[in-house]
Amino acid sequence: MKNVNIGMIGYGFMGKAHTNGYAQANHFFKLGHKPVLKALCARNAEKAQEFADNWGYESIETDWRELLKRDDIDAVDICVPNNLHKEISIAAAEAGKAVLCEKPLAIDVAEGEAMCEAVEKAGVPNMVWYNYRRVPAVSLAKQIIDEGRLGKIFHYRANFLQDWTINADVPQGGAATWRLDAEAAGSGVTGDLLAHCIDTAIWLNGNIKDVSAMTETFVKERMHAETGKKEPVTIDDACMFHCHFENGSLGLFESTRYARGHKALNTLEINGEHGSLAWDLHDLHRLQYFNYADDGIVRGWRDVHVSDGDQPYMGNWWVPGLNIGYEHSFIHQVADFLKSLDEGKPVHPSFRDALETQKVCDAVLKSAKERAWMDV
Ligand SMILES: NC(=O)C1=CN([C@@H]2O[C@H](COP(=O)(O)OP(=O)(O)OC[C@H]3O[C@@H](n4cnc5c(N)ncnc54)[C@H](OP(=O)(O)O)[C@@H]3O)[C@@H](O)[C@H]2O)C=CC1
Ligand SMILES: O=C1CO[C@H](CO)[C@@H](O)[C@@H]1O
Repeated sequence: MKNVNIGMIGYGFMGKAHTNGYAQANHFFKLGHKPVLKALCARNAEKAQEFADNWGYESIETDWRELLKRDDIDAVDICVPNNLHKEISIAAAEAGKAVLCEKPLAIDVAEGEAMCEAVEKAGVPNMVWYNYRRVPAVSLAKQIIDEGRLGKIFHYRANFLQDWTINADVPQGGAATWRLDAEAAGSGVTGDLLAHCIDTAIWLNGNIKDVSAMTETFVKERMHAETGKKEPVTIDDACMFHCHFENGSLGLFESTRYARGHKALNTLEINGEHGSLAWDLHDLHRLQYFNYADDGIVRGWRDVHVSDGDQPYMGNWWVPGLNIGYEHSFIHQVADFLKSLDEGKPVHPSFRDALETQKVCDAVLKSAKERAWMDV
């Protein structure tokens, strides 16, 4: 068994989800590499130490540059706001570390290209945490599509709907609400939510050729958490786009933080000549499948409960019929990263894969701004 010493940057939502992945992966998957929780880095030493103590990190750092100087760190995991992804990733690659970066890859394509060049020049393992690929029902959708069971694809549609910013008193900027600040986040729902849908869409249905988009910012001014002053809001609160895929199918995507009642309604549907598939994060262990080849008298949507050992990842978990959840997508991604080290192969999505999603996000935002179709 070979150790992989992890230097985690950030103790927030994703710091926790990934650390849980490192803690669990080797308990459930047979692997030749094992993560070691070597160091946790964040600016607030007290909170960093508390997190390190709770999860078992051996040490803390309060400056990521110091973390990168350490010889005892093999892989750097970047779980910080989006505007820090580029600088840390490039410095980590130059320091010879494996780089595991949260989504979206970067603020824009120019940053993403520089990041791809850095990891490729350094020849270091690299991965972006588009975790929804590793929900077993979504992986099963990939398998069904790749086996050709849907035939020629005509339509792909996806949503990611939330409702947490409807209140105009929600501030922008600062530790809790950096997602509303364009400087820290790059964009609003496009980079934060639609990026997931786009990554999954490209994985399942191939590259997107061109897009036509509209965005809206419903609350025009919000107090900035750091300055205490009302400032214009420059992120997109909602985004809708349609597109052509390279395989000739049509795509329709919608995301918003203003869909009252929806917390994380991440859905996808794909319609082909021979069948269709549909999935919904709120019911993540189910895959809906319609197969036109079924005998006419019983033909209809099948509700496949993805929990059987024959289905992706599920042989590593409990017995058929027992569900796993959101956190397992991160455990699976850690397991796949470790397996890639065992086999000496790249893991996906790589930085280069995530750059394709970044290109779509940039084209979507440009299309909305210019009110015109945009090539990706
Ligand atoms: N794959 C997925 O489904 C998800 C992905 N994400 C992505 O993960 C990333 C992080 O999001 P999330 O975990 O929600 O963010 P949080 O706001 O929960 O946590 C951010 C962390 O970053 C640390 N941090 C901020 N600035 C620095 C700095 N300069 N140096 C070191 N640490 C810093 C903060 O600690 P401190 O203030 O002490 O420095 C904090 O621990 C984002 O890119 C986001 O898009 C988020 C949620 C889900
Ligand atoms: O998947 C996700 C769920 O929502 C979060 C925001 O609330 C996103 O940042 C994240 O990527």
